[in-house]
Amino acid sequence: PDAQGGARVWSAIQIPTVSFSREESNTTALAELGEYIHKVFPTVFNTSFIKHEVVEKYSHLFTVQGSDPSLQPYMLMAHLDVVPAPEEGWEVPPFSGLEQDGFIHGRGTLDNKNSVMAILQALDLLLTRNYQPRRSFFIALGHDEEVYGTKGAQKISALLQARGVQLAFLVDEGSFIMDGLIPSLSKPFAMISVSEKGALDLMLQVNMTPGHSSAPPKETSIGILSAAVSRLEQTPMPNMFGSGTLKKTLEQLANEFPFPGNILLNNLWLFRPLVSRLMERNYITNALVRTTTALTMFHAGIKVNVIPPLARAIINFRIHPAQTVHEVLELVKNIVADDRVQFHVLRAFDPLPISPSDDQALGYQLLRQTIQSVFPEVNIVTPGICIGNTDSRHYANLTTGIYLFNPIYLQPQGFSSIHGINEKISVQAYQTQVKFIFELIQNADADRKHVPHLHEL
Ligand SMILES: CCCCCCCC/C=C\CCCCCCCC(=O)N[C@@H](CCSC)C(=O)O
Ligand SMILES: [Zn+2]
Ligand SMILES: [Zn+2]
Repeated sequence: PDAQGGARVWSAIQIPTVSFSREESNTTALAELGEYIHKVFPTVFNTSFIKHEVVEKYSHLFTVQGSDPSLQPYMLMAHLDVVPAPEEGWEVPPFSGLEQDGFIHGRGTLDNKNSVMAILQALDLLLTRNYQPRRSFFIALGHDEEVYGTKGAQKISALLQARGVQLAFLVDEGSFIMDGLIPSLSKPFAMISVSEKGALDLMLQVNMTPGHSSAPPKETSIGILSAAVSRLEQTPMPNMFGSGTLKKTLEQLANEFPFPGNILLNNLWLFRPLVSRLMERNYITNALVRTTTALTMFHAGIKVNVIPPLARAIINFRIHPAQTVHEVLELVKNIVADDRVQFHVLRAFDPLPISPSDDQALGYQLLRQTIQSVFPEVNIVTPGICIGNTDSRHYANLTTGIYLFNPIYLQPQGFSSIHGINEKISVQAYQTQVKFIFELIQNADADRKHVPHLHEL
């Protein structure tokens, strides 16, 4: 990649495209970022076989027309918005985009302006080498992924559906080259997520008669609600480990674990109950084996000497692929078991279906091939499940091949920086991401029967 690559990312990080809520986002910054990509990637915008459209004011859809209309198109995705970043705890201000010690710092460097910039830069590099793709593809840049994607991705998806588009596959954020995230597994491995968990945002509400705090009733709305949410926190959803993608992932990783992990994972028919308990011990692996319960918001009380009429809490569940929204809701009601607690579903969707990862799965195989070429040191490429949610679910009507993969090494510190503090990406990692997309686009054009000849960076 050219020397300007890093500088372009720093500037994009300086534009605070924050999504605060579904109702509130920094639209000035979103517009500015739109103008910025136009300015720094003029070739992408001025090429005759690329159509650019703005959707719902701030999202962007690029249609790159390939020379061979018989090939089914695919889609590369990223999002322009970021979560808020209060300055406390950051080594450098989160919207400074500073480069220090080979790292670009700031909100969005991993989630997900890296992908926005890397996709456009890779395409820009191909265009400057007079490359016209054979296979058409779309680039969809949503502007509200962090607040459900209903204005961006959902609208782009509807637009494409109305045009009769069906995609061979799509690639979005959501998974990485996992490096030290699993206890006792020191070797990095690439995980391509082939599904993502579902979600349920549930509001619990208790209404009681208000009154004077000098003569309190035996139970208040706050006490009743606290007991209910505490029961939910103390009663985890059932451990669903046993089949499906996770079992496949672990079997593929088995020989990478030192003794006794290798023995346990190679003999899951015998050690399944033990492995399933061990998975619960770590908060990341725990999220892989069950629907998680996170108490994220709590509101009650209006004055120190008033018994509050109303108490509300919001709980964010991430639903395991073996369960549905309906099943989780039933479990929750049984755990709370208190008629005074009312339930309001704010938002809910089931887990995504599992995308194919067999030898015939074009998207999966192209990613695998490109990983092996760009990261020859990575021995294992495995399908997995994404524990977070992405814009990709809005495109499930257009393709059965949804693949989540960021070609970046993710260490525990990087994992906690996503939506946390000190998010950063090394300049080298960003350049490798550009190289990965540069090769992926060319691999998608190659005759699948022959070894491709690639333009090299
Ligand atoms: C044996 C297998 C090991 C696998 C380890 C998995 C470790 C998980 C690593 C990374 C997951 C990061 C998830 C990033 C994608 C999240 C995107 C996101 O933030 N989405 C938002 C969407 C908001 S919609 C209200 C979210 O909250 O999920
Ligand atoms: Zn993201
Ligand atoms: Zn995010």
